[in-house]
Formats: sequence, C-alpha cells, structure tokens
Amino acid sequence: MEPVTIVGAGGIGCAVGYALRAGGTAVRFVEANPAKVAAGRRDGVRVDDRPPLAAEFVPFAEWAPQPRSTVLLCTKCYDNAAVLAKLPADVNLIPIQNGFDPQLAAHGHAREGIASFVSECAADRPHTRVTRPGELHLGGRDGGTGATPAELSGAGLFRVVRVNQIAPFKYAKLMYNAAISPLAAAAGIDNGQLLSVPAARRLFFALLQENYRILSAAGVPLGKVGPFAPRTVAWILRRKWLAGLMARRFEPSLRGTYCSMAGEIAKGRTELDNYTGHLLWLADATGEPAPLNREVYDLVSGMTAARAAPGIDRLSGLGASPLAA
Ligand SMILES: NC(=O)C1=CN([C@@H]2O[C@H](COP(=O)(O)OP(=O)(O)OC[C@H]3O[C@@H](n4cnc5c(N)ncnc54)[C@H](OP(=O)(O)O)[C@@H]3O)[C@@H](O)[C@H]2O)C=CC1
Ligand SMILES: CC(C)(CO)C(=O)C(=O)O
Repeated sequence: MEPVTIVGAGGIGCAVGYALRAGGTAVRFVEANPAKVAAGRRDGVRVDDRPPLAAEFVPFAEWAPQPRSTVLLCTKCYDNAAVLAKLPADVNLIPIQNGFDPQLAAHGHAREGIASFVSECAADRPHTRVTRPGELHLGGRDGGTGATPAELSGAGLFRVVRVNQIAPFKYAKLMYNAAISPLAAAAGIDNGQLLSVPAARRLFFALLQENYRILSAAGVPLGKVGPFAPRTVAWILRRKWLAGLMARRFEPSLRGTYCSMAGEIAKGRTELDNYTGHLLWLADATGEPAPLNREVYDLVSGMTAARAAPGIDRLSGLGASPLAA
C-alpha cells in the first residue's frame, strides 16, 4: 500500500502522522531538517509520553512524490513554494496549515484541514507535545471532493471533524491567529500571557474585534472553532466586564502553550503575510478600515526584516491610530 506522505515533521505533521500510524496506516515523513530525519529513522515518531511508532523518513531533497499519492502538507506556508515545485498535478494534496497562501490556492487542491489543537515539536527530533487539546477539521475546498485519510481518531490525540466545506473553519481560525500570533511573537509572550498581561490583552481583544469586522464585511462564512462561534466572541468582547471574566477563565488552559509564530521573527520568516496580510487584502477589497492590523503588520514585518528580539515593550506603540479600536 502506498503510504500517506506527510511533508513537515513538526508540531502538526508529527501529531497527524502519529495518529495515522496508530490507526494502522503506513506513513512517510518528508523533512527538510536532516537531524529530524536521522532521529526519526532511529527512534520513530513520538507524541508526548506515548510509545514511539516506526515510520519512513525521507530528506526533502531526495523526495520524489508518487503520482496520485496522498500528501499532507504540514510545513509553514512560507515553505510551500519549494514543496509545490515538486508535486505532480495528480497528487491528492491536503494542506493542514493556518493562513492563506495564493500560490497554494492556485494549485487547485480539493481538500484541506485546519488544526485547533496546539502541538509543539522538539527542535531536532520528530517528537511533539500536544499542549492544548482541540480538533482537526477536514473538508472540501470550492466544492471539491477527494479522499481524506480515514484512520485519524484512534490515538485520541485530537477530535476529527469532517465537514463539507473547510472555508468557514479556516476563516474563523484566521480571526484568532491574526490576533494571537503577531502579538505573542512580537512581545515574546505565550498564549496565556496574551490574556494576563493587561497591555497585551487590550490589543488582543481590539484585534479580535477588528478581525471579526473585516471578515464580516467581506461576507466570508465563519464556522465554530473552539467553544464559541465568532459572532458570540465578538458579542462578548463588546461587553468589557464579560470579556475580562472570560479572560480569567481561559487563561489557565492557555498558560505555557506555544504559538507557532514564536521565535520566527528572529529567524527572518513568519506566516504574517498569510494571516494579517490576507486580512488586509480582504479589508482593501471591501473598504473596511483595518488600522490596528496595519500597525501590527508594519511592526512585525519591520522586526522580521531586522531579525529583532521580541519584548513586551514592542507592543507599546500599537493602537496609536485614532481609528484603532
Ligand atoms: N503547531 C501548532 O500548534 C499549530 C500549527 N498550525 C499551523 O500548522 C502549520 C505547521 O506548523 P507547525 O507544525 O507548528 O510547524 P513546525 O515548524 O513545527 O514544523 C514544520 C516542519 O517542516 C519542516 N520543513 C520546512 N520546509 C520543508 C520542506 N520543504 N519539506 C519538508 N519539511 C520542511 C521544518 O523544518 P525546519 O524547521 O528545518 O524548517 C519543520 O520541521 C503552520 O501553518 C501553522 O500555522 C495550526 C494550528 C496549531
Ligand atoms: C495555537 C494557535 C491558535 C495560536 O498560537 C495556533 O494556531 C498556532 O500557534 O499556530
């Protein structure tokens, strides 16, 4: 049986690959990091303290994708171009990524996934820790159909939710990611501190509200990812006392959880264009104001170009525009 190929043995790739292996599916990891390939060949793929599972590991440079095989794309969006350049047209490509990438969209794949669990991979080993439970939504794109791997639930790592259309779930996740990730990465704080540090919380809530307005004005469908629908989140945020109460309730479960943009500014590459960049593109198309996102975009892209060190004081100039919420 042709194995399912997972490109990118990181937080998402290892969790999904482990779930497939636990369900009896053959898995081939394709990885750019030689240390991860060597460790995977030696020790297999691991999640938390569970027993390692053997899988095939192939260096990206040596990978020749098989026609009609299933390829789960689990890299960061900024690595898509190199992967797409290798793919035969008839591959069953299923990206599982946050954000929107025009080049990937043009590839015309039929199915996509979006993860709402949090998974942090070790630097040089295919060993990840699922630090916050959540779901993997899998569904069609632009009415497309196609097979998604069946055996994903067995390990109980995340709940698999199969939906007809993935777009509402990707847009809802965009509302959250474009608020969480640039702020957490620029400030060098974890997801919990976004709620516990007052200056960060104020900006986080303001961005969530702006993101909801942009997405609503664009008329895109918004699904439910997490405990509340985006419309309910926006309703809560308009009531400051309730938003404060919710922040205190959710903070403990987010404390210490990783944001996949953390540490990327210093490496000179982030998914900012795929999150904030896409929101700004939607805002420009509809004429909806996006002052805070523009400030955040300028801050994070400037920091990334300079490979600047993150710090909480980086947020201090944000929200200065009279239009910012
Ligand atoms: N981690 C999480 O909790 C969540 C992540 N996401 C999204 O999932 C996607 C993946 O994120 P995440 O798993 O955190 O990413 P990671 O950085 O943990 O893993 C990506 C892996 O892909 C490798 N890679 C880079 N280029 C290639 C290539 N050409 N071929 C093969 N492997 C390659 C990277 O190697 P190297 O490091 O050497 O570049 C790295 O090991 C992103 O879009 C992210 O936003 C969504 C929800 C939650
Ligand atoms: C966990 C979350 C929601 C934001 O940190 C995420 O999706 C990511 O880090 O990629």
